[in-house]
Amino acid sequence: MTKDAWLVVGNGAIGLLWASKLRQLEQPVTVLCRSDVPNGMLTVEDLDEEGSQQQTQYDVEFITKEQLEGKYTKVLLCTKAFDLVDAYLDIRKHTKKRGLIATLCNGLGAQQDLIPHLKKQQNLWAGITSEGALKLDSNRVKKTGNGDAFFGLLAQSESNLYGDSFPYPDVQCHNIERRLLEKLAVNAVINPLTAIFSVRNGQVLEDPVKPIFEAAIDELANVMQLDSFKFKTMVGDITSEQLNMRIANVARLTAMNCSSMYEDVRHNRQTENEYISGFFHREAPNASAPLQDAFYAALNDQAHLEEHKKKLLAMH
Ligand SMILES: NC(=O)C1=CN([C@@H]2O[C@H](COP(=O)(O)OP(=O)(O)OC[C@H]3O[C@@H](n4cnc5c(N)ncnc54)[C@H](OP(=O)(O)O)[C@@H]3O)[C@@H](O)[C@H]2O)C=CC1
Ligand SMILES: CC(C)(CO)C(=O)C(=O)O
Repeated sequence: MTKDAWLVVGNGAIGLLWASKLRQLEQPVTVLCRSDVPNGMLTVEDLDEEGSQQQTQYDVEFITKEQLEGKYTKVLLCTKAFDLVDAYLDIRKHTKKRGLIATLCNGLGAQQDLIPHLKKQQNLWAGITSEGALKLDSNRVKKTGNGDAFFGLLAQSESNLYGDSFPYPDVQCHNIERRLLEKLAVNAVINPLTAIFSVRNGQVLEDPVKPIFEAAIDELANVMQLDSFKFKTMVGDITSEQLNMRIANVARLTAMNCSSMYEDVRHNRQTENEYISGFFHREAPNASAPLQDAFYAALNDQAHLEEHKKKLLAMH
């Protein structure tokens, strides 16, 4: 049986937020939950045009893996990077062979790891978002920051049901690898700094974190311009000033948000370090990213975060 509903995998902050966005388009939405499966409607807290808090409810279906049936043509995977491949494998037999699979996760690496597991005619749409969202409950999310979202084709088959059109308005782009790398740079600066210094996103623009924030941006712009950086052709034209404007803008727009990495550290959960600073730790040529190396080491050694913090402050 073919299922026309979107299957959103993961009732985390982004899964719930995107379930509501898809539902706003009058599309039926099923949300697959790994653990706590809610009974009620999906509730989204947001500010209205006057800046007052408002709550909107959406009728989406929440299910467990055991309740999955039929084959979905449109799947949106909203897990953390380290869960992406397993989440797809969990639902693979419930996906249409010519359907589309979309991802919305930070970091780089997991999306590419997914490609060999796809059915031959499935298209992979990689997505990114700079919106901020906080999960309040298994069916309740608060929008904590405005931002944009983009989806682009990372793997394409000619006989896919949706061809090269993404069935959500105004998010499609043709240079998704560049967007993923730009977003990776945003996350490689904001996320580790907020997590290591226990601050909200906006505070990376204030002392004592600001000098490290600026040095981290200069470092990334420099890495992107190195001839020996594998991805230079995609992002080598981005200047340090442009990167600074972009990252500072995200920090301002999501100023009150705790980044997803800070949330993970606070709740003793696995972080996406491997797919964020870990990416530069592996890919930046000849130790050209000492700050990313230091962030990577700090987040892999959370028992000694205070010492790592002092070392970073002493360096800048
Ligand atoms: N929150 C934010 O403001 C932003 C987040 N992002 C990125 O978006 C991605 C998602 O983030 P976020 O929503 O915050 O993360 P969360 O940890 O809140 O949500 C991830 C969800 O995926 C679920 N999950 C994992 N594996 C499976 C599976 N096999 N089947 C079903 N569900 C599964 C988890 O289930 P369980 O509850 O059991 O752990 C969890 O509910 C991340 O890459 C994040 O970095 C990007 C921009 C902003
Ligand atoms: C855009 C930002 C920084 C929003 O908090 C994010 O992507 C995250 O928290 O992972």
